[in-house]
Amino acid sequence: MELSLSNSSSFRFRRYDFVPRLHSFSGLGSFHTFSSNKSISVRRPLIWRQPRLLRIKAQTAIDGNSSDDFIIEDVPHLTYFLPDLPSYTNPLKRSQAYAIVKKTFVNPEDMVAKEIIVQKDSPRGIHFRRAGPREKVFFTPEEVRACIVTCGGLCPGINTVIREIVCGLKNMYGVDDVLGIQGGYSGFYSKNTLNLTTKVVNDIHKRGGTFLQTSRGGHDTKKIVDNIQDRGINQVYIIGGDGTQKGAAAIYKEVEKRGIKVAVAGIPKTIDNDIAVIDKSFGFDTAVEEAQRAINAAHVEAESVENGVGIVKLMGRYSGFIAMLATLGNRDVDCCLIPESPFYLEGPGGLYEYVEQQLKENRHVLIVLAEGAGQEYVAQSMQAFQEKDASGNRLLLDVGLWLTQHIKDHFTNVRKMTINMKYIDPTYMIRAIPSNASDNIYCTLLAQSAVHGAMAGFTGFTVGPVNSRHAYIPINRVTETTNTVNITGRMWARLLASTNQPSFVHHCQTVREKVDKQTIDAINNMQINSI
Ligand SMILES: Nc1ncnc2c1ncn2[C@@H]1O[C@H](COP(=O)(O)OP(=O)(O)O)[C@@H](O)[C@H]1O
Ligand SMILES: O=P(O)(O)OC[C@H]1O[C@](O)(COP(=O)(O)O)[C@@H](O)[C@@H]1O
Ligand SMILES: [Mg+2]
Repeated sequence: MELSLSNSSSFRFRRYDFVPRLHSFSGLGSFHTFSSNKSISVRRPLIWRQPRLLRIKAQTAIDGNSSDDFIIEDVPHLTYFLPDLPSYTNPLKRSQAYAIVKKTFVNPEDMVAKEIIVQKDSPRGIHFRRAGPREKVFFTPEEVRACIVTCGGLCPGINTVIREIVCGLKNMYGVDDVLGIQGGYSGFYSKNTLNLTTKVVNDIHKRGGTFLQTSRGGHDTKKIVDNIQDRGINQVYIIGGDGTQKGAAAIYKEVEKRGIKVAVAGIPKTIDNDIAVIDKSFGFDTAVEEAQRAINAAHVEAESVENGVGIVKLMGRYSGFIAMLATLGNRDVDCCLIPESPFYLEGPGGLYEYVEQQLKENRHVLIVLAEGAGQEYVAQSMQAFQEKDASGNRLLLDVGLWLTQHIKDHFTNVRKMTINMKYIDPTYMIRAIPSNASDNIYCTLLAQSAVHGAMAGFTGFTVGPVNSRHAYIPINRVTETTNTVNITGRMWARLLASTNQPSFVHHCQTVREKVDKQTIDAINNMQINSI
């Protein structure tokens, strides 16, 4: 195999020891693999941190195709700024658990493709480094002093991740020294740490919430990294959502600037499922399942009375995934409202008309809405939407109460109908439960992948499944956009087809234009770009 390597940046170049294989289709349905005698140029980008792109362009002439693109969005490694770090044989080689495993270590060539739906002539596209144990590690068990911190809102499964990091470090790598940072980022400098042993964390996965406590706000990068240094911590496991991962990226940058041997690993946590790139966040399935209880209760209440209107408000600031999937997983919901899909109340094709029609046909109606839906209307009527939480997240107004009131007013005063309103907000009841079995498995994989990555010397990474395979993803990659429901995609169409609700598409633009321009501008300024 011939590799011609060229370094286009002034950074120290670290040659990768993987050899990309070139694939090509030829003829009808036949598939060939090429792995030799192609000239491949590897170029280091000028700024490799944001995110670091290692582009491998394979010049080849296969069946008339002159070139092919294989892009790796790679994660940093401690040796980029500490080139003389010694490496050691991975202790998993002697592990009982892996004794009869044929391939204990991930092949360094293994990459996870970002897109799996491709066409014959598509470029090979973006890839991430596959997660898992490596042949060489850059820490001895005795030298590791790890810490774990949890930040942001709750989500089922946080305790399982904490437990499995502690058990993974101990049982796979013989690491004894793990500290729990209490109360989120500020806990680095405002609270005492906990010693986390396998015994201490043994039962915590059975409880909801976070054993370490959490908080919003209080991120002070310099103080946090000072504290990491003072305590002699060299592996930092950070569990949290988009805000937390931004904080983790800042910590990694500071660590790199100081040139200290600290592996920074992010584990994405978000009940809203709004983190980009990864397939799904942990606790999400548990949340969708638990939401069924609230939806079923609202349905029972609504169908047990004359003209019953059941409304259930679920989580989802900017992303309506829980509402969408909880609706799809339940056949009683008549209408689902999410932040990504604007709706309107009055006139033909509006929500009032649909509710009336359902009441006439079925004598009850059931609506599920995400907390971020219709915020522009609520803000307009309540005039108080600029409030933020300690992390800078906009505090949402209660769209559930707003909708309840408007539907009541409309039917009582305008339509002169008596309706029976049943409103349920199960938010904190859903967030606070322990994770179900499948989320526990997912949390275990995440934790173990994070441990393998840190031990192998990777840093500044977030771990997560991409097309069902766990990968190491540059932290910036998961914070630059937010995962939102694609309302022009087929999943949302499936929901519309399932509930048969109005799509609100035609009129919403006109109605939106009527809403105070200032209000819209302010909201748009705060809204995150949808991918
Ligand atoms: N841009 C940022 N840079 C550094 N830290 C941040 C940033 N955004 C949020 N954080 C910190 O991350 C933590 C959690 O953020 P928050 O938005 O509350 O929850 P989540 O991580 O679940 O989105 C908070 O301590 C907050 O100070
Ligand atoms: O009341 P809190 O604890 O601030 O949390 C409310 C928010 O937390 C969430 O459940 C999760 O948000 P994060 O991912 O930012 O933690 C949102 O759905 C909700 O808006
Ligand atoms: Mg968040």
